[in-house]
Amino acid sequence: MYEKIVEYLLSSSYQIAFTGAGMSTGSGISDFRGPNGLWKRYSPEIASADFLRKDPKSFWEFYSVRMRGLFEASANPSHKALAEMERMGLLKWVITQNIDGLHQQGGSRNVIEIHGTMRRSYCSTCFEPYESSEVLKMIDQGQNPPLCKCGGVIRPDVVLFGEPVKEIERALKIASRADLVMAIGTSLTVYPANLVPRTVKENGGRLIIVNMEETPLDEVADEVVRGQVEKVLPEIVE
Ligand SMILES: CC(C)NC(=O)[C@H](Cc1c[nH]c2ccccc12)NC(=O)[C@H](CCCC/N=C(/NCCC(=O)O)S[C@H]1O[C@H](COP(=O)(O)OP(=O)(O)OC[C@H]2O[C@@H](n3cnc4c(N)ncnc43)[C@H](O)[C@@H]2O)[C@@H](O)[C@H]1O)NC(=O)OCc1ccccc1
Ligand SMILES: [Zn+2]
Repeated sequence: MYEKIVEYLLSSSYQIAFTGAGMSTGSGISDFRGPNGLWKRYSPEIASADFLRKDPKSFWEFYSVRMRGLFEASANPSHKALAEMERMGLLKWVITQNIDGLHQQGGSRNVIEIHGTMRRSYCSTCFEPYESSEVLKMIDQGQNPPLCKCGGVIRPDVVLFGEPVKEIERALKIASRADLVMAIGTSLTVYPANLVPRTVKENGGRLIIVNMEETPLDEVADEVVRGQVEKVLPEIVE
């Protein structure tokens, strides 16, 4: 079925994966812009630094629901397939936009969380670190917004809209070394993260897209697969 992709993987020397929320819908976590995406129900503005400053209570009402869902979720066959590719030496890095930590739970070791992680939080005033599971307990006890001992508002360790993407230099350095990138379960609409697959392609590398819906890079891709990642990726590994 996916001979071409297997051939590309085997004939490449520095393969990376660039992943998005479509990886985790199979684990019961909503994506953003898909048919049942979060942005169909909420305005993306809620995931911005401005909104956290203006209305931390509503911000946490949105994030605490997602955080609980994330703690109940587990890695699906698509996460495990990428971990298997890494073990086979056919995948050097996973650069993910996801904040759910499911790649690591699926067994991947070389993971860059370009938009941060929901599993850690910190004080927006003194940067004191907090485990998100502790923060959820504070909210359960009625403390919303959750406050640090210094009185500062605690926030999840994720990159919000309007905030700089700390890991972008490191991710683009790796992309400039790669000769193959698989863009998986992402609409490729968020900047500057979406420079990662572009950089590999502009350096003469190959681009493989596995996504249910169209993306802005389909026309420059070497291979496009319209299918469910939790079905397609295990078949590629077989
Ligand atoms: C929306 C976009 C237009 N906006 C941006 O890109 C903005 C910049 C910008 C503003 N206005 C603009 C106008 C034009 C262009 C750009 C901009 N970017 C920023 O603000 C960035 C920060 C962006 C990071 C925001 N944080 C996230 N997440 C963490 C939080 C959280 O998650 O709550 S982004 C968020 O979107 C990312 C991308 O979404 P996808 O993962 O691709 O998910 P999506 O739903 O879109 O697609 C999923 C696809 O999977 C498919 N699918 C679903 N299930 C399956 C399945 N089972 N199988 C196969 N496919 C499947 C679906 O069909 C769908 O196509 C997510 O990963 C997630 O991380 N920061 C910055 O620019 O800072 C500057 C700066 C510099 C210096 C100093 C100060 C400031
Ligand atoms: Zn503090």
